[in-house]
Amino acid sequence: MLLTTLPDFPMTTNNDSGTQQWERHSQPAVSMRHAHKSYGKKKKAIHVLNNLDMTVAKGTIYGLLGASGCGKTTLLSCIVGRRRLEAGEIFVLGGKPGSRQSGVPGKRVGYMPQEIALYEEFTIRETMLYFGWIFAMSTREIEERLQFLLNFLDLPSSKRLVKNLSGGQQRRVSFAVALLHDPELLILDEPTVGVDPLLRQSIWNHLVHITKSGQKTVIITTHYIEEARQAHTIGLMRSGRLLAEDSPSALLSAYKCNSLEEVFLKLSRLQSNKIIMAQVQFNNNISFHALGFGSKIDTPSSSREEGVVGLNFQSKENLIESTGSVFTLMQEPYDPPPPSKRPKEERNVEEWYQRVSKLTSSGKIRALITKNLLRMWRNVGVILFIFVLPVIQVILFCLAIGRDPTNLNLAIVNGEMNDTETCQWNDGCHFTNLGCRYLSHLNKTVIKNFYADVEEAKDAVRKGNAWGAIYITDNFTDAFTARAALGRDADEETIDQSEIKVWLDMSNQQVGVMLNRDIQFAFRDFAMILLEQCGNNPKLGDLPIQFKEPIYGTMEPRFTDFVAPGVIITIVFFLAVALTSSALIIERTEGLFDRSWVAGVTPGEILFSHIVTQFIVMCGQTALVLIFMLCVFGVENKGNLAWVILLTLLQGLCGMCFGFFISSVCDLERTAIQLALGSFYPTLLLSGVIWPIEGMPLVLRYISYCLPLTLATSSLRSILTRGWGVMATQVYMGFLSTLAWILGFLIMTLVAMRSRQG
Ligand SMILES: Nc1ncnc2c1ncn2[C@@H]1O[C@H](COP(=O)(O)OP(=O)(O)OP(=O)(O)O)[C@@H](O)[C@H]1O
Repeated sequence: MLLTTLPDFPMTTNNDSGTQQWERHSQPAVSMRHAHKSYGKKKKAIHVLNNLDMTVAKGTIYGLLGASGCGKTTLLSCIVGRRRLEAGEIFVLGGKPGSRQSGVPGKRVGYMPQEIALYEEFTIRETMLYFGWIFAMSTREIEERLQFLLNFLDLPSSKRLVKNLSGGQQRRVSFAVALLHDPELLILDEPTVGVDPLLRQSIWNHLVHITKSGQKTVIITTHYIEEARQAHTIGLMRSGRLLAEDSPSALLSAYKCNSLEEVFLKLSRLQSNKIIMAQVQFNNNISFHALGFGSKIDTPSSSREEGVVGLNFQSKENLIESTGSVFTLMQEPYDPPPPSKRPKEERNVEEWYQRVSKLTSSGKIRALITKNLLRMWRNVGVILFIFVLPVIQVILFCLAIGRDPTNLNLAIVNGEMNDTETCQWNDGCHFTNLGCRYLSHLNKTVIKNFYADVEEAKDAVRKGNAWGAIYITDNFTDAFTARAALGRDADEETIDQSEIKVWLDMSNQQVGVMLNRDIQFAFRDFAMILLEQCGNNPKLGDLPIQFKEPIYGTMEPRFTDFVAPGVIITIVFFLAVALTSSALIIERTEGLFDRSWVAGVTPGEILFSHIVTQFIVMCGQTALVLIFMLCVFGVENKGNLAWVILLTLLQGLCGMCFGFFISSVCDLERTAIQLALGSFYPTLLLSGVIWPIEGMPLVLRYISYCLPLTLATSSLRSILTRGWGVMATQVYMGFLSTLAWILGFLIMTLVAMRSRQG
């Protein structure tokens, strides 16, 4: 099926045409000399590229062969500019990767990584639009090219989601992405792995076809050695070096083998066996170095001797010459572009202009932002999480935190009552049954359970059946009346009998303190009303302290009002962390990051696009949080709403940047989640959200001031409860600290993202 849709390309080797093309095109597409690359540091370093030399002639297919783990992917990632060499030189399309002359990473290169590296929730068309826009193609151009690629690669409807395609179809879409913009240099990392033979052949056919013109170059890695016979050049790689680099026919005849696999085995054995030294004439520099003799970073010794070359390579094509400049394969020695002779100032201005114009392009930003929004939109769960979660959090906070506990059991023993069922008393200036009269004021929060005996009541508290026991003495009314009448002449027994005895369960501080308050308030109300009804000034029954109308807040402050500012900020901050802390990791682990990077997208652009999309989402979240807090649950705002909104948004932005930072330093999503969750409680506890920081030890208090939420919480609290403006120190410090943290997180994220490039 597949083959019938393909052009009828030759399926045999192209050695002859390859030779002609080498002669036609003098500049190599890729040239690498004395390349060294390792992973890890010092003693633990794994040396992946060891003094590797490589030349890929323009207009040819270069098959890079080697066992798993020999360094092929690393080599390709250095070519596309994804990783940097530690030593050695590399020139791609006329310049070093990353330089203006090279244009790589960028649209001159098409890269198909080993992983599928596609956005699963996109359709084929959306995938093409995303990469096409990055490559500055117009939508019409992309559509046209898409039609061609759909037919050519026998792909299903462009409306199909990538995740619903078969493995082979996904691989073809990935291949189509690399071909989309018709790049000069096509780099394919194992495009045929796990692919059926028909598709494998069609891929090779296409590669042969596109290199025919001599303008396109292909570097392809594969484990299937024999399929690489169709390449013009083969590089046999082992242990970070090229054992040989030649056309398939030359390799077969030079080693007198029937298959490339045999050639590879023979060369591998030779490399492992140094006795070969005696049998080989070392004229070929690749062979010499690949065999591991001499210093690693020595310049390969120049040899212009005639005769048999290297490991019996007899073709002249593989004679690698050294002229003091970069080595080439059967070509004019390739010299890197000469340094510009123009005045330094002129160069500086131009470089500055290039840098500014290279900062970004509208196509890239459009592609990245559309991609982020589309990914979010396609994940219904995420959308729900984004908008429902903050609302649920606010509702739960307002309903569960800060309200006075009610229906608290109190065990009451009233010695003045005849039975435990009724507690009668008369209103007005009567001095009868004062115990019952007092108890009538105690009804706000408690359930009164009457007991006959004090020990029984205390037992109820001990067993957890009541929060406290209250005992009113047998002659409370008389003793209380005598105490009031006698004043300072009242004796000890009268005073003792006139007192209400209370035993509280103080194991729960909030309940204990509140009962204490209510029991005292009940007495104050009882005394003031009685005095008033007896024609006295009710104030005589109160403490001689006058609490005037508070300057800020109310006479009965709510705990909710104290916690609400911190809760608003915590919700917005940590929701943003949750949204972003794995954003970059997911792209990185799926290979999407690398692919976009090679297409020319910079870390700054990726970060910017995420900030824009997440910011849009965050505006919605902030609006919901504030509407529910202020309008639905009536949290008081005495200040300017604009400052409240601005500070909340800035805190969301700050959380987002913290999330990006986590995302940039963690390799695994699991680690990122642990870090984000792990930071939640310490931040919450230390930021003065649930308890005033004035209660902390001094050192902790200073640490607390340095956290991103502390000053912002205090600032928002001042705006909401005191109505302060932004000119107040406590308010603007919240804004300044938030801005400083945003900047700090952004810088750290960019540094971490860039350091990963090495
Ligand atoms: N990021 C990394 N950190 C540490 N080691 C790495 C990293 N990437 C690759 N390696 C190691 O470098 C070596 C070469 O890996 P590379 O992926 O380049 O090999 P390869 O030839 O492409 O293998 P395969 O054919 O299986 O894809 C391997 O030993 C690998 O474990």
